[in-house]
Amino acid sequence: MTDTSTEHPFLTACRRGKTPYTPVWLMRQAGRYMQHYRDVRAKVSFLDLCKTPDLVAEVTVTPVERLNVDAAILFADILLLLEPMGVGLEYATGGPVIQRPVRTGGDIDALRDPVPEESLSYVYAAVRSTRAALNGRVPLIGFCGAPFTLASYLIEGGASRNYIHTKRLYHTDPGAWNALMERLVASTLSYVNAQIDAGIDALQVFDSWVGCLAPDDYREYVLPHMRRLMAGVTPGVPVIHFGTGTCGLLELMREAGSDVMGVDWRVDLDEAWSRVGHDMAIQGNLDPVALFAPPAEIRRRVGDILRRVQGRPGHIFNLGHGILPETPVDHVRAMVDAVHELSA
Ligand SMILES: Cc1c2[nH]c(c1CCC(=O)O)Cc1[nH]c(c(CCC(=O)O)c1C)Cc1[nH]c(c(CCC(=O)O)c1C)Cc1[nH]c(c(CCC(=O)O)c1C)C2
Repeated sequence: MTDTSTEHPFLTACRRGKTPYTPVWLMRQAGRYMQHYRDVRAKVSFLDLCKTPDLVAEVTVTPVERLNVDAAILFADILLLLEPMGVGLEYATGGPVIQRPVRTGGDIDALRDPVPEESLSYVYAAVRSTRAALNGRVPLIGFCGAPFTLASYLIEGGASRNYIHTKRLYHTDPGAWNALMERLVASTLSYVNAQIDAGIDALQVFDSWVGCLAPDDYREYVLPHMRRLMAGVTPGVPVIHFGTGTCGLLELMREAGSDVMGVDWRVDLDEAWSRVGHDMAIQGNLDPVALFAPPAEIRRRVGDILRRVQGRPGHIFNLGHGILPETPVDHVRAMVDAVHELSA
C-alpha cells in the first residue's frame, strides 16, 4: 500500500479499472463513534478543530490506520463555505445553525461572495498537512456541499424536515432562487478547485438532502446548476456525486456529469447501477444501522452487496450515509475486513 508508483485501488475503481479487491471507505469515518475523536473534541470546539491543520491531519489519518480503509476524507464540513458569506455559522449541540437565514431576494443580494483562498485558507493548509501525514498510503478525498443542500441550510437556518422555506423560494421567486444557486456554484468552484491545487486526489459532492425533491423540481431548479458545477471542476480528479433518498432522481443526477454515483441503502445497488449506467462507477451502499448487527450478520450483508455487483469493475464500497456516533468500532473494522476478504 505504500507503493506510490502504482495507482491506488480507490482511484482505479473511480475510473472503473480492475482492482485486486473492492476498495472501501466510510462517510464520517472520523467522528464521535471513535474514542480518539471524542478525546480531541473534549479539548477543542468543532470549528477550532477544522481550523487547526495539524489536528485535522490527526483526526483524518487515525481512522485510516485503525480501520484499514482505502481512502481518507479530509476532516472539514460542507457548511464552512457559508461562514465567509456573513450569515453567522455556529455549531450548537443540536447541530449547525445559521444565525441570519436568507429568505428573500434582498437577503440574497446582501450575501458576501467568499474568496476561499483567503477566508478558507485553513482548509488548504489542512489538505497539505494531511497529505504529508498520509505519506502516500491512501488517496485523500476533498469535498463540498452541493448547491441545493447548502441553499437548504442557508434558507432554513439549519437542518429541516419539510424544507418549506427552501421550496417556497423557488415557487415564489425563481429568479432569486437561481441567483442564489449561481452564487453558490461560483463560490463552490473556487473552493474545490483550490482544494485540488492543494493536493486532494478525488472530490465528493454531498447533496445529502436533495432526495426531498420531486423529479420535475430537480430537473428545473437543481440540475442546470449541478451541470455547471461538475463542468467547472478542474479536470483530472474523479468526482463522486452523493445524495440520500435519491431513488426517484438517479437518472437525472446522472445527467449532472460526475464520474461516480453515491447511493444510499434504500435502493438495490445493482438496480441503481443499471439505472445510472455502467459507464459510471458506483459507491455504496450498506445501511449504517447494519453496523449494530453482530459481525457475522455484517459479513453476510457485505457479501450480499458484493454479489449484486458481481465483481464488475467500478464499485467502491461505502455505507449509504455517515457512520452513526453510537456504532461499535470493532464492527466497523469487521465490515472493512469483510469487504477486503470477500472481494479478493
Ligand atoms: C464530525 C462532524 C462533521 N461535521 C459535524 C460533525 C459533528 C461535530 C462533532 O460532534 O464533533 C457537524 C455537522 N455538520 C453537518 C451536520 C448534519 C446536521 C444535520 O442533520 O443537518 C453536522 C452534525 C452538515 C453536514 N456536514 C457534512 C454533510 C454531508 C454529509 C452528510 O450528509 O452527513 C452535512 C449534511 C459533511 C461532513 N461533515 C464532517 C465530515 C468529515 C469527514 C468524514 O466524513 O469523516 C464531512 C464529510 C464532519
